This record gives sequence, C-alpha cells and structure tokens, in this order.
Amino acid sequence: MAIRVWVRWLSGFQEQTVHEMTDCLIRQGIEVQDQDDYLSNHPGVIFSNQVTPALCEQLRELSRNGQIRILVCCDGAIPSNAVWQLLEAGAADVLANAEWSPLIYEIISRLQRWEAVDRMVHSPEVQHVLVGESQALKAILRQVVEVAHFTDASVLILGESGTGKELLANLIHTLDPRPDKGDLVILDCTTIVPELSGSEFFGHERGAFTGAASARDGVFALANGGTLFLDEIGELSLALQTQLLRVIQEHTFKRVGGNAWQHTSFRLVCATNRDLWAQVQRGEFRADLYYRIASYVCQLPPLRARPEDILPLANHFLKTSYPDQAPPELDAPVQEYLLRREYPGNVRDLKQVIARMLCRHAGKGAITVGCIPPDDRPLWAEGWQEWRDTGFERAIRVALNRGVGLKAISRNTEETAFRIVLEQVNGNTQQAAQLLGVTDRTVQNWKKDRSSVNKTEQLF
Ligand SMILES: Nc1ncnc2c1ncn2[C@@H]1O[C@H](COP(=O)(O)OP(=O)(O)OP(=O)(O)O)[C@@H](O)[C@H]1O
Repeated sequence: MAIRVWVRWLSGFQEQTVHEMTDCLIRQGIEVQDQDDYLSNHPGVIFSNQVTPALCEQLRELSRNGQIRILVCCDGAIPSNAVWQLLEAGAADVLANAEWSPLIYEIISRLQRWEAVDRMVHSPEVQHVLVGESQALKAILRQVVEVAHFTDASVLILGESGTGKELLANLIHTLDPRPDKGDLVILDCTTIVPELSGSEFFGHERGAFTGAASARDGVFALANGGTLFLDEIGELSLALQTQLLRVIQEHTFKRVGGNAWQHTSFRLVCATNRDLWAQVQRGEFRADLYYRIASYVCQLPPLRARPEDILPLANHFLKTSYPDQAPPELDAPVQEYLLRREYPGNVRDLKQVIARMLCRHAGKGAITVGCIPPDDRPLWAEGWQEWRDTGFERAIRVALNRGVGLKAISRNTEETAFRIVLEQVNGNTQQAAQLLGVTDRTVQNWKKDRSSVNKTEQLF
C-alpha cells in the first residue's frame, strides 16, 4: 500500500528542485498529496530553510497535539535552538542535510517507519486488546509498538495499580517479531520466597537442596527465546536485585547446585507501581540494575488523567461480556455517572463497576441508573449540579486533618490543574493558557518556576 503524505515547500526553493524531489518521493512509492490535503490525517513534510515564528505557528496548528506527524526538512545546517523550537511547536522530527539525496533517503525511512507503526497500531491484535481514545494512550501505543517490533530493548512499565501494565507486557510479547518466538514467562516478584529465589530464578539440579527431588528450570531458562515479565520489580530486596544483575547483563547463569554456565536469550519487561527512580535515589533499588531494566521506560497514566478512555473502555468490557450478541448500551445518565466517578483502582475498577452493573441488568434494554449498586451511587445534594466529588473532598479532609492550611491546599489545587492541563495539551503553552483561562505568561512563569524549584508537597 502506498504511503500518503502531503508536502509543503516554503521559503524560496527552485522550482526544478521541487519537481525533482517530488518525483524522487513518488518513485519510492510515496503518494504525494495536494498541498491542500494537509488537513487530512496523513503525515506531512515541510521543506523550509528558515525557522520563523510563522512556521512554528503553522506547525502548532497542523500538528494538532501530535496527532499528525510532520517532518521539517532543511537543505543545510540548522541552529540547535531552532531544532528545539520546531520540536516544541509540534514537529515529529527535524532533518537537515546540505545534500538532497541523503535527505530524501532519511525522509523516506521515517515515512516508512511511521506507516509500519500506524498499521500495527490499527491492527486488531492491538485495537481489540489495549483500548483507549486519549492522546496519552495513543502516544504510548505508538511508542510501545515501535520498541516491541523494531528493537529488543528491555522495557520498564510504570503506572498505578490497574492501569494496564500486565496487558502492555503481553502486547509487547505479541508484537515481538522473532521467528519461533518462545513463551511469555511471568514472575510476580512479591511472591518470591527469599530462600527459594535462586531456584525460582535459575532452576536447580537434582539433590541441590533438601526436597529437590528432580532438576527444574527457573524463569530465565523458561523465558529463553521469549519474554520474561518481572511484575512488581520494585518489591525486590537488595539481595535479590544483586542475584539478577549478572544474568540480565550477560544472559548467562548457573542452576543452583550446578557448575555449567547456561545461556539464555530473552526480552525483559518489568513493571512496578512504585516510583523506581526515587527508590534508586534513596538507595533502595540498585542503580546498575535500574539502567539495565529500563532501556525504554513507559509510564501508563492513571485513568483520571485520561477521561476520554472511560466510555470506550466501558463499551469494550460490555462487548467482552457479550461475545455472541450485541451488548446492551449505557444510557445517558449512566454514561455521565461513569465519567464523573472516581477510579482509585483505575481500569480494573472500571471493569468491576461494569461487571457489577451487569449483575443487576435485566431484559434487553439499555443499562440504566437502577443497575448501579446502592453502594456505588454518588453522594447527592440537591441535583446534578450539586454532585459532590467524594475523592476530592476526601483529599481536602485528609489535608486538613494533617494540619495543612488553605494556602497550601490552594497552591496544590493550582499545581494539579496546571499539571493536568499541560499533560492534556502536550505542554503547549497557548492551549494550556486557554483551557485554564489565564495568560500565556502565567503558564510560562509556572513552567519556569517548576523547573527551578522542587515539587511542593503532594496533597492530592
Ligand atoms: N487499555 C486497556 N484496554 C482494555 N483493558 C484494559 C486496559 N487497561 C487495563 N485493562 C484491564 O484492566 C485490568 C487491569 O489491568 P492490568 O492487570 O494489566 O493492570 P496492572 O497495571 O498490571 O495492575 P497491577 O499493578 O495491580 O498488577 C485487566 O483486566 C486488564 O485487562
């Protein structure tokens, strides 16, 4: 299938160059669209020899929060501060080369990679497994597809409980293109008994210790040719972390009670709901192990930071509960309830809420508010407008009980609002200012302050 792109030529390129380069792209199987098609969802290439405020503004408009990937190409050197300006404005990459031929080659490589990643992201094996419409989830999916399919890098997945870390680990294994791939082997680090850890990790020879009636493989041997998923890695004691270092680096190990070195080849995926880097800084997690397990770090945001995912996920869980028939719909008040509800257990929570509502659903009609179990119903005051967000109230109560005053509570509320909005708009100052109802300068000042001072105490 041809790769479709739109191309724009800015700032005085010779007509002959434009024709030659366009022909070159077409010869390489790139379908070059009319300039006017830049509003479509296809990726785009902008050729420009100058970085001007107008170009940055255009990029901001076109990139639509990173939904459209745009390459900016210059046929010459470009100052490094201009490169960062272009990236900040929304360019997916900036290529510069005085020679046209390598420049075109690089452009084609990027476009082919993007197309391959897009195809995989939209494949049923991804779309039917990891559901979500938010920009945050889509961006993660693209990155994960790229790292899983095109590299053998170790991946560290961070995120609160129930955000989908294990699901992502499964997906990384599914997308691994190795021929004759081995199994996905999962080890929950919270279940390791220290005395048996050697055997669990490396296996043992017969008679290696009392009770070792026969030889047994450990997880590193079982994962040979496949993927090893170490869940809750943040719970491993320092002693157990030390045991893992060699095998993770060298891919060789000895069974307990054995003398022969064995070789194993696996992709390592680890997950934790802890702040692993903070653990490293406190000396609770070995820095050398951290760097080995975290070639690529993927942070899954909590569900509260991506409310656009709530209804698609709810519909997905309904569909999986009715594999052979059309699932019931959620009526409007139930949808509103789901959107306003708190999800401390993240996606797992939402899945359970749907399951609980289905228990009370009778007939063939839509799921209505009566299906919400009494314990799950919101606190009422006088009507919809008065819906009280119990989670927010709870946080304020906890803060007040801790003796935190109004000033700190207000500051934290403001911090949280800035953080949420900036995440939502991928750091775009103008859009954040618009959503927050403040000036661009206020957002810029906030960003500046944040980079120069430590985080304030987290209340919420
Ligand atoms: N994006 C998603 N699309 C579909 N299902 C999801 C998604 N995210 C999570 N789930 C579902 O939510 C539940 C919890 O997900 P998972 O076990 O992967 O979370 P986790 O982060 O590993 O949790 P924990 O840290 O508690 O082990 C699972 O049933 C999973 O299938």
